[in-house]
Amino acid sequence: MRNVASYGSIAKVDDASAPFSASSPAASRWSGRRVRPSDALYRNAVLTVACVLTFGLYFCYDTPGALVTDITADLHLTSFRYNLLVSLYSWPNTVMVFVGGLLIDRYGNRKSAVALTLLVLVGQLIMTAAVTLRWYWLLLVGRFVFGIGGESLNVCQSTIVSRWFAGHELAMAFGFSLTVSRIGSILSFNTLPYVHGVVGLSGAFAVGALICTLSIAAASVFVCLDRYAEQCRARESPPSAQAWRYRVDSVEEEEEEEATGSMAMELEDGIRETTTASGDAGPSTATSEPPERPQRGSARTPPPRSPLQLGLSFWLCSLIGMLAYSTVFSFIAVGGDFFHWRYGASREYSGFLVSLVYDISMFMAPLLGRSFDQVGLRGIFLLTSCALSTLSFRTLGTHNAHGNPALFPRIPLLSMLTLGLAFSGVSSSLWPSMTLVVPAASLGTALGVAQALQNFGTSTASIFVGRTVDDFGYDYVMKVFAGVSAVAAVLAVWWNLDDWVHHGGRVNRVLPPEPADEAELRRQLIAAGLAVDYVPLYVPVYVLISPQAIDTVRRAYYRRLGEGEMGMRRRDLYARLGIAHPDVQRKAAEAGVRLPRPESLQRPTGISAAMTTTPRGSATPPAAPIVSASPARSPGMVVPSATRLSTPMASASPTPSPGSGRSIEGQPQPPPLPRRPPSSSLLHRSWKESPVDRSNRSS
Ligand SMILES: C[C@H](N)C(=O)N[C@@H](CCCCN)C(=O)O
Repeated sequence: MRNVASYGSIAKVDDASAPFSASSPAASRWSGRRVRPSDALYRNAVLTVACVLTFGLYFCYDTPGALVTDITADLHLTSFRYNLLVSLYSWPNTVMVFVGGLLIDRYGNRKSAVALTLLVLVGQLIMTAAVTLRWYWLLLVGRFVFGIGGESLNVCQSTIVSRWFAGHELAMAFGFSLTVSRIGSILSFNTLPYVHGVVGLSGAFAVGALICTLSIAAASVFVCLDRYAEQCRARESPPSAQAWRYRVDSVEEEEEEEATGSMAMELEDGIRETTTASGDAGPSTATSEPPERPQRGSARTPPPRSPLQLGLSFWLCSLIGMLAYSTVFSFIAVGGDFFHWRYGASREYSGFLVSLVYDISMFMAPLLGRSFDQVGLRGIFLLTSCALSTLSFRTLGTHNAHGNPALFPRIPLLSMLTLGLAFSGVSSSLWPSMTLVVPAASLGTALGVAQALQNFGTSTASIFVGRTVDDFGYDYVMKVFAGVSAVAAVLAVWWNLDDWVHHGGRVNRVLPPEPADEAELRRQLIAAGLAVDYVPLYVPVYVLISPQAIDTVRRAYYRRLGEGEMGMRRRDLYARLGIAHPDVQRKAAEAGVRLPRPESLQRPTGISAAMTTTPRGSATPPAAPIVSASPARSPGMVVPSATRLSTPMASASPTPSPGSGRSIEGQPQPPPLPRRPPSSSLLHRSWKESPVDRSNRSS
């Protein structure tokens, strides 16, 4: 079962003890109340720093593109050398980002965020030094280091976002992170040429390094926020209490349930929880990220999976991402040239058209993310986006007999608008979906694999474009891109079908309210006495031996004997009176055992002695011994399970008052009736006069 006890749930439990409700922020602010991780402000702060993590990365990632003419001129680079520099970001990451993902799963988000933002800065500083010294090889080294840090930082950002904003905010949070990344790219394209004009190439690279320090600052703030949230959770949830798990929709539900062997219980009001043996966080999360998914690292939580165990859904999703991203990214790299060649567009207009993809994505990502959170349909939208991408490339690559574009003639703007929408749809739906199809413990690994594939696809596509354009022209390339997008669309159909058939359509579902809401609901239940604060180990045992469960077993047993409710009530009556049932008397007679007198049967030892002296011990039907275990209610009475859970153990096994009867199994016995001679007892008299019992007696 997937467990996303996100910070929201921590804080909502916190609400229980907080003097001010979350709805009175002003009051709480001035009363010295602790800030809680579920506060909107807190979560917004986390989202902001998570988004800024990659801001410097994207600014620097697009620096070569923004300064292409200046770099090649100032450093005297050939086209090959320039392209080698650019692609050195992607090539190593066909492997390295996968390793990065593993390390993120191993060391957690906090350490990874700091280490990776530092690595990005180091790479950018090396490049700054390289352009200052005009050492091309050092530039390659810098880009290599920068790329290794950058792609893994992307993975780290995704895992942070998915862990903090699991549930119905997931896609929107992803959307915001994409928006900030796009702003980084757009800012790079729009400011660096001017910066270069003022401070030169070294200065332009140094500005990039400066912006990278922003990301390091963001990582440091994230560490503080994340650690504080962890402390809150630890304070509110002692290890045993962490055994509670909330089902938030997922993916990993079945798989993890199998793995943990956890016991699912369902409260009457529909809250679903599970309890597992509590345990300390394991090495993968104990020191770094318990707040996100505290039970991940519990003793029973499976370790991160190997990529081969991530499942078909993950691989389909990754392949779709690889195909969709590789066409768009490699098109962006040559788009300016293409528009100039095909449409005779000016350099500025070509640049504008190409940047539309990023511009649209910047605005659309959070909007699309919000709609995915509200209506689901991520899988359907990914499919639609791939189809739209196919249409865009097809229209860009189709021309009439005169060599002019046949569709959208002279209006590449329309094609670019649809491509921008398609790219927004792919990036906004792909990453949130990815987090839904893999177990959280393996998210870093999975995203690493997905990014590695994407880098492989983009690098390969770039080489393909470089080799094909000269021989076959751009139209051919556009047609190939349309074909690749169509393959992605077909895979998306398969992916949707697979998800629908095997996983109940999880990628298209609306995610349930975030765990915080469930936590709040649970808090209210606890306050109302309808649930317990945590599940001690005795609860499952108690559920099994609860009065209701015993009643159920008893009724089933009697039914097997062919007795109905009346027979059962009669046996209750015998038990209350402490008199052996006629069946018992008959069997005792058959076995030659003398039953004690009725008065002595009211003492526990009496019945026990009677039964244990029966030679056929086990063969003797436990009619009389199995007495009513639920004195306060009729056998058919149903007690809500939530109430059962909240009933202390002691109340189920009251200490018998002196003289009260007990079954041989030690089950609680109702308070004894007044110890009058049976003949003078009204109850006894009515029993004696009962036709049913009279016939029984006579038998
Ligand atoms: C450029 C990088 N390889 C990439 O894939 N970027 C994606 C977003 C990755 C997830 C961000 N946390 C993009 O859409 O730019």
